[in-house]
Amino acid sequence: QKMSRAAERLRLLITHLDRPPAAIAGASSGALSSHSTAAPYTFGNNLLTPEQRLFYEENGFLLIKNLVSEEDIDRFRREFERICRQEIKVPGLVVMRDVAIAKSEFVPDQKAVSKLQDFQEDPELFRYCSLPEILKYVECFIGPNIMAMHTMLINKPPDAGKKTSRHPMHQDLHYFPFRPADRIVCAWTAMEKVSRQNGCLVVLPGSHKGTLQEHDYPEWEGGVNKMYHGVRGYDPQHPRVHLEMEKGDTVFFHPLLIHGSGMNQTQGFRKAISCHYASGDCYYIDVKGTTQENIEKEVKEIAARKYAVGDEITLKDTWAVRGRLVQGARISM
Ligand SMILES: CCCC(=O)SCCNC(=O)CCNC(=O)[C@H](O)C(C)(C)COP(=O)(O)OP(=O)(O)OC[C@H]1O[C@@H](n2cnc3c(N)ncnc32)[C@H](O)[C@@H]1OP(=O)(O)O
Ligand SMILES: Nc1ncnc2c1ncn2[C@@H]1O[C@H](COP(=O)(O)OP(=O)(O)OP(=O)(O)O)[C@@H](O)[C@H]1O
Ligand SMILES: O=C(O)CCC(=O)C(=O)O
Ligand SMILES: [Fe+2]
Ligand SMILES: [Mg+2]
Repeated sequence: QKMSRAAERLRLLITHLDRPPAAIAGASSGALSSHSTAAPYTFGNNLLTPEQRLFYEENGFLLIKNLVSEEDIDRFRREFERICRQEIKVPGLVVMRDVAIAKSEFVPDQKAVSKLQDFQEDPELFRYCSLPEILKYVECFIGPNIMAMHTMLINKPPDAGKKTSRHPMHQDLHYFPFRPADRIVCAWTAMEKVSRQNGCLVVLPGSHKGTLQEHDYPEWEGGVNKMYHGVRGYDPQHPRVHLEMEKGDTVFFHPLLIHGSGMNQTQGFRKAISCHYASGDCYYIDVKGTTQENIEKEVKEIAARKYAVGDEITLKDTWAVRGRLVQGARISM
């Protein structure tokens, strides 16, 4: 007899996801069996060295040098340039401008683009999400069933003088209505040298061990980009690490890791490409009554304006339509 979808999901929750790590560690087979109480954030499959595994467990991120080839990155860059020149139209793609120039005249050039979001329908850019060298690491963090949920190409502009090129400190889980957090990971690849000068990523090591915090727009004089929420009450005294990276270097990080990026003090557009992956056996949650209600409201307002849809569209729907299976099985996502 065929189980209903809801029943099937419940079965998965019971057998895999909601069991305490100890129970999972004791399981005899299955994707989660190599997961242990001692190392709840990673799977042991002989790719990560014990040192790398411990580093991710302790810090919530892992930097792999020289992972993506120069040739692939140059291809992503050329595709990005074609999009900027409006030579191709990609369904669902969001082209974002920095708030400092949001109301100025449009020019078909990278100057007018601070970020692309949702490039899952662009086969060339989406190749990034399926690169075997990326997926083999992703599997170490979330297991063999892999969904590409959120895609971005960030083109951080030279700061226009108001510090709007900064990205406030945040936890990516704030944006995601799916769980568990430990079965989500971001891959972020530098498309050129990124340094403190051009606004590299800044992370708070170990912050992935905390809980999801309240997020709001930071009170910044020069303005903040749409939906760039920051953790409320960010403590600038907390020890931070600047991730300076070379072209092709890739950092994998946990969705609770507090991170942001500094202002771009150079004249170049600092480029990075990223994908957030979630396990195919993650499940959606209702964010009503949680700290994520404020972001849900903004997403719904934008969707209503852009696609003329009403309240029948849930936050879950907006993610379910963007997610793409890249390895294994799409079980409950
Ligand atoms: C792990 C996940 C991490 C994250 O996702 S971080 C957050 C990422 N940000 C987002 O997802 C925002 C995505 N952006 C968008 O949806 C669009 O770019 C956005 C902001 C709706 C604007 O798009 P469009 O409607 O196509 O643009 P438009 O030129 O017609 O402008 C419409 C109104 O929006 C304003 N706007 C445009 N870009 C902005 C910006 N960067 N920050 C703040 N406001 C911005 C623009 O001024 C205009 O305002 P008004 O209606 O004329 O008052
Ligand atoms: N009030 C705030 N709330 C959230 N995030 C913040 C806040 N103030 C700064 N940040 C973030 O902290 C990180 C560090 O930024 P900041 O510009 O202070 O230093 P930096 O560029 O890393 O280093 P420096 O300018 O000292 O070379 C960035 O991600 C920035 O967006
Ligand atoms: O500046 C960056 O590239 C980081 C952006 C980021 O953290 C995000 O969009 O969630
Ligand atoms: Fe982020
Ligand atoms: Mg700075």
